Amino acid sequence: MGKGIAVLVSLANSSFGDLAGLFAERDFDAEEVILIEEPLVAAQHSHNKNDAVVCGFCFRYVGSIQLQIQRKLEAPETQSCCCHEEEDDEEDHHRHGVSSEEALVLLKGDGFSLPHGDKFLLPEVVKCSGGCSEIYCSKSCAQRAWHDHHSLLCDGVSQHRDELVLFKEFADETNDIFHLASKVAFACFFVLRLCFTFSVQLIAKVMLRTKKLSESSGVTDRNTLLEAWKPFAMGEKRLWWEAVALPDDVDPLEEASFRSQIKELAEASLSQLKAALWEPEFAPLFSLEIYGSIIGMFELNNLDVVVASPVENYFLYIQDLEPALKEQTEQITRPLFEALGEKYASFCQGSGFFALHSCINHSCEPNAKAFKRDEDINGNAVIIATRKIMKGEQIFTSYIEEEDLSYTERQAMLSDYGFACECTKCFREKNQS
Ligand SMILES: C[S@@+](CC[C@H](N)C(=O)[O-])C[C@H]1O[C@@H](n2cnc3c(N)ncnc32)[C@H](O)[C@@H]1O
Repeated sequence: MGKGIAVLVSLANSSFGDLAGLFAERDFDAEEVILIEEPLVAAQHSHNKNDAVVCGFCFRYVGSIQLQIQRKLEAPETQSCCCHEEEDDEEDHHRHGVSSEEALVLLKGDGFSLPHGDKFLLPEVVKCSGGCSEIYCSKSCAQRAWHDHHSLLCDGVSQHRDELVLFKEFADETNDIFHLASKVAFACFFVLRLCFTFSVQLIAKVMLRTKKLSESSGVTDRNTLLEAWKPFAMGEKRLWWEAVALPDDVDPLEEASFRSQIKELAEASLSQLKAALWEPEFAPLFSLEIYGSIIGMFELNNLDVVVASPVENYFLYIQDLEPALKEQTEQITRPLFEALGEKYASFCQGSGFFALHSCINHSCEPNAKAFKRDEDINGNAVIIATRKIMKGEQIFTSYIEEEDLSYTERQAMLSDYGFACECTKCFREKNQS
């Protein structure tokens, strides 16, 4: 880290025609970090909010381990991502021995203090200054969220609160991708704030792929607004209802009807977004064409945002204590652990759009991969080299679990991403077959 510009986005020389690719600007050793990138926009999955109480901007866990456990225990069973949703309370109680209600009484009891909680301190919760339920890990995250998009998406201050709530509920019920789209609508003002660990000069290079973007930020005239929209809109220019892969359970004969339903969903979401956020100067941004391209771009380029759970680490720590101390500690923590069941290990999950990461092409013999180290405790994407990479080489990750798959199986999986693979391995194997 800290060795200067490490990667460069180039439109030329990518193996795939005039598409963009990411290239090493210096040599990298195996396991070395190539890139740490903050998302341009990201959102925690709505169903995950009780599993992980995180900063609404950087996705770092906040509060305390006690608060995190409490929220998991308070969550309705169906909201948890990793529990058996079908089990009724009684069966669940029987399985774990202690019910969530019993564990909550213990946790909220006077003077209760979680043993060894001080080894897992988390940043204090900073509430949204607009008075909504959004929380942050610091004032600076709160301010950045406010300036990026939240000043317009905060239902504490919005003049169209009811419409905004309807838009958000619709996104929760149908597709989280609409939350991202609404953030884009306002993040476009601040697109030039792209942060990147190695060098801010990269911003200019990222903008290469958007052809030409005004270098000024904060200007709110209509043309600048449209310019600022481009980094998102030009990521991958396919309309959502055309780009989305046909689900396995949809009969290919029903494809047209499936795609028109997806389009209707986008239209419904857009009309709610307009109702909630209408300002005359935003009008150009609210065409179905642009909205569809933005969501389509997310569909094709979204990356999972994943942050490991400190609650899981806490219980692993207890597990590893020396026997006498462990026994003493578990007198207190065992009921909590039993009541949590599998939820003890559920972690923060969301999705986001990463400008540089979205330029990385796929290879069935990749030289890099996404990898979170212990110190990566927020929603940034981290890419590490899986072998030595020489300066000038293109950086490739694999979009699929390709290792044990045949050429044909790999093509079938990649068709969900909308392309036939032209990597060197596929080129070799195609010619052999
Ligand atoms: C996430 S983008 C990568 C950046 C892309 N090259 C660009 O110019 O925006 C994924 C797209 O790149 C192209 N692509 C990536 N890997 C490829 C591969 N192995 N073979 C053919 N096309 C590939 C496909 O068009 C795919 O939809």
